[in-house]
Amino acid sequence: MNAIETIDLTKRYGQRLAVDQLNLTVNKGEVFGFLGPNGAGKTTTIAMLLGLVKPTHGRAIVLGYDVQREPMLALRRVGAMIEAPAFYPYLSGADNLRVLARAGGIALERVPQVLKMVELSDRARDKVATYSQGMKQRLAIAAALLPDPELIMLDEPTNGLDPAGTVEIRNLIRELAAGGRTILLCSHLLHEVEQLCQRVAIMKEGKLIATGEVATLLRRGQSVRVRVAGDPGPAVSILTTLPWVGSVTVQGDAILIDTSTERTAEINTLLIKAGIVVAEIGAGMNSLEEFFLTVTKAEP
Ligand SMILES: Nc1ncnc2c1ncn2[C@@H]1O[C@H](COP(=O)(O)OP(=O)(O)OP(=O)(O)O)[C@@H](O)[C@H]1O
Repeated sequence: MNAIETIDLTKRYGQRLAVDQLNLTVNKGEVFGFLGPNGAGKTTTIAMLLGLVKPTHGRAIVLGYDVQREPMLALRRVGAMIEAPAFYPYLSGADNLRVLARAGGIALERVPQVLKMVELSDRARDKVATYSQGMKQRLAIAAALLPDPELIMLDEPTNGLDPAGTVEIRNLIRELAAGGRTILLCSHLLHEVEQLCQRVAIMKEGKLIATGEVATLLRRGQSVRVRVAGDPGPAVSILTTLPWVGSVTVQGDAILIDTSTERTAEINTLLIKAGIVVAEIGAGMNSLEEFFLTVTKAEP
């Protein structure tokens, strides 16, 4: 069973397709990066996964249950931090969590447990108004942990934090993942995603434009990237026939060739001989940031 599966998940707001036939799978126990430029449809997707927004079409399956049909079963082991944390400033961290636990029908003994997990036990009795931004974020993660979630959705969890606070949250995410939980991480910090996630999905204008293992998407040192003028089809046809080439993938306006970078000159010569105009050729992506920019800047 997957932690998350969406089947043609679609949300339309008037004329605007916020999410367009999204098919996404998140495996149990993985830290999955969910990326995309502003307005790509990530928040709308998460809202549909949490049953907060009704899909126009398609289905969202969470922990084996259809969110629309069986929301209580689908969401009972799901924790989420999707907005800037909002707590009662004049209540302590522990009291804020007690309020949330009562509202969610969760045993109050979870409160000290989750405070310990986010290392806030020492400050649990202090008013939230006295907390640093990093402590508030940790408290928000503690709130997400209250239902002892198998699946945690975190939207920009390190937003607004200083470097030390960022490292703390990152370590916390690692610990949660090591405990076997599934984490869906939305972040604009691509190096953060690269450090934490095994697989990623990239959305743009409501559509999924790339998905896969970070290591495979990047194929460090083992891929050649080519941009050709015009239709990439003829170049792809030539490249796929070469015995020393593995897969050939079109990513945005670039062609990513699974082969040693030592073949770069040879590929260049072959394409030019076939009358193809090579606009750019070089080693494959070196960072998720570079990959993200390449696939998201290309015209759909
Ligand atoms: N309630 C709404 N009514 C109308 N349009 C909406 C609504 N919510 C979102 N949209 C539109 O849907 C599209 C996707 O928005 P969404 O917030 O899901 O993107 P996002 O990927 O989360 O962006 P960001 O990174 O900025 O948070 C945007 O064009 C947005 O304007």
